[in-house]
Amino acid sequence: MPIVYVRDLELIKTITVKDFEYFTDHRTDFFESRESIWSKPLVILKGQRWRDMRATVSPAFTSSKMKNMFVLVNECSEQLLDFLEQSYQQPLETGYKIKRVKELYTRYTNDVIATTAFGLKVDSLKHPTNEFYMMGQDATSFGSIKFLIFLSIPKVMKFLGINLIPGKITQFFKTLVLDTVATREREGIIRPDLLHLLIQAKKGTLHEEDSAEDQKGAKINDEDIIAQSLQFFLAGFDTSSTLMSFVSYLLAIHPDVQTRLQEEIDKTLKKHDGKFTYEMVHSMKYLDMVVSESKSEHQNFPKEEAAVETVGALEDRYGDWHLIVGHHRQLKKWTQGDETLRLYPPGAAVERVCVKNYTLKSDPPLELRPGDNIMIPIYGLQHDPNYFPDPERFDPERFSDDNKHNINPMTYIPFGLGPRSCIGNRFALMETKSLLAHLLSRFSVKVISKTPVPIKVIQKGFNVTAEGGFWLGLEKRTT
Ligand code: HEM
Repeated sequence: MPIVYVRDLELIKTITVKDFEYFTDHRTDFFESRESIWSKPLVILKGQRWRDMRATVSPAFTSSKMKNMFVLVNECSEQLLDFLEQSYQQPLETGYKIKRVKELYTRYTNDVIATTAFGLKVDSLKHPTNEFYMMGQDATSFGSIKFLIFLSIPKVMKFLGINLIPGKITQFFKTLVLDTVATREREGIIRPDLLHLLIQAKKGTLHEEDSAEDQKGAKINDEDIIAQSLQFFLAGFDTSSTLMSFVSYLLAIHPDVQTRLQEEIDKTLKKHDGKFTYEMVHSMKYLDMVVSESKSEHQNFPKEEAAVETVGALEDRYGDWHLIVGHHRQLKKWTQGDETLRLYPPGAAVERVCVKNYTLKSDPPLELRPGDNIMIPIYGLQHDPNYFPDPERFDPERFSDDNKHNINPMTYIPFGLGPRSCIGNRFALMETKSLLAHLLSRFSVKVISKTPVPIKVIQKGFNVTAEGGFWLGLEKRTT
């Protein structure tokens, strides 16, 4: 199957933003299944059905909703710290606890998604074989070969009735969501989580921030709720734990950066009376530069790069299509960034499917037909020395206030770009920051003999990871 690989920045912008209406869809045929639920997740939906669903669920991911949810995420961070403190009672000879941190973080992100998307409190560190965790593992532990088979012959697999995600797992999550939704509706339970927001969307009462207007997008039913919860789980837990693992690795091999970050955490924690709050975690600038978004807006967005013009063009095309608002904000904040996601984006590439005949103004021009596939190389762009000098060097200063205006926003795209970009980016950054603030306030991550330096990045399943796993030591801080 031919795939057009685009690396020209103007063409990427044209495809993902300016002429987005010709490239609205993701390629998702490998997910095709006889199970109706798998035709409903946002990431799979196409055309107008995608627009409606995106409009419906977008209000669940605004900053104020994240702020409400922080309390649940924080509980999981505390659980993880308790577990580490206890398991540290008998340190090994080296004085470090040696950990496969990816597994540690996967258990953490699993617990976060269990509590926020399924309304279920689990502690996968204390109870390592709990059913929710084991089911999640089975759902996502397909290797590259299985994934490749589904990518290559999706229709044959559908015909044979073989699903990428086994039926018993889908059934488990279905029952879980249906039971929880029924209990909440019967007993009027309100919890600050994604599931509650989806239940609101079902009733048509999920609004944008500070808006009493009718819900945008379509009303949804129980099956849609199951599909979205499942998708938040699948899209969110491995990507986020991959990010956490790479940050930890980078901090371990750059102790100077780790010390500076710990100083910032200590100082901020003191200022907030030793409490980890949403405001505390999101007020740390250096943490932003190391791991997550920078809140300050790009001061000198070049006119010809035309954030405004682009939004104008979208407005012309879609009228009051609500996404423009979110997108406009995104364009203005486009240079938000951090060094770990640049060096090690969990998703190596992003794809689009052409939905209407289109002439790509490449040299020579290329005629595209509906169904043609396009790939945009996230990893390649973020490692291109033309855009990031000395690209293999870990340097959070690239994203400092003084330097970030030098970054072309089209070259830093770990969450994809345009109206179809990752809906969960705020969520991912919030849980990652919460985890790091807790962890580094009491522990330091250390290189041990098992830590591969340099790391070898490989693709496994949907995401990139490190060959041989992420082995690191954890040393208890004395101050
Ligand atoms: C570090 C963590 C994460 C990374 C790097 C990441 C990256 C991405 C990327 C590259 C895309 C495709 C965007 C495009 O086509 O332009 C995407 C889509 C998506 N992500 Fe994430 N993601 C992360 C975490 C999450 C989390 C925590 C959630 C949910 C709670 C989530 C939910 C989604 C959904 C639903 C889509 C599909 C959006 C649509 O098709 O409209 N992601 N993500």
